[in-house]
Amino acid sequence: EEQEEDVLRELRLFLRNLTERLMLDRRFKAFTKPVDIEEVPDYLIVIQKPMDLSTLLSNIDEHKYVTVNEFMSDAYLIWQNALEYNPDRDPEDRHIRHRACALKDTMRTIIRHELDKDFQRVCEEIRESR
Ligand SMILES: COC(=O)[C@H](Cc1ccco1)c1ccncc1
Repeated sequence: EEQEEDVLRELRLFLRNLTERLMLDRRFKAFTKPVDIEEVPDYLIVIQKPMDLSTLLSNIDEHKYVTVNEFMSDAYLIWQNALEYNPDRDPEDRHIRHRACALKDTMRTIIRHELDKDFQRVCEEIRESR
């Protein structure tokens, strides 16, 4: 009903604000757009489900997420894919992995500090009712 749509609208506002703040952080520049397949032709062979911050933003606007956990499942792909595709000891791989971990930790900290637990529970109830 209308009250449920008000809750989901507020969730989308929170997730958009979170995602846009991450896109502004220079550490996370490599995660803002899909990996360029022309530049990295084997990327889709190694990585089954690519994900990036601009795609998260599109998904939010397409009402893909009813709960924070659904959003975090896609957001974690950014971190997991970076670790999987860049596993070596060389500095470039270590750099992107460190930034991927910082992205994950920053996202989790913002959610823990800024999203009300009762609000999250209401979103879960809406998901279970559909
Ligand atoms: C999320 O971004 C990536 O996984 C690419 C993979 C990549 C390899 C070569 C070009 O791009 C990346 C970008 C910048 N620095 C390291 C790796």
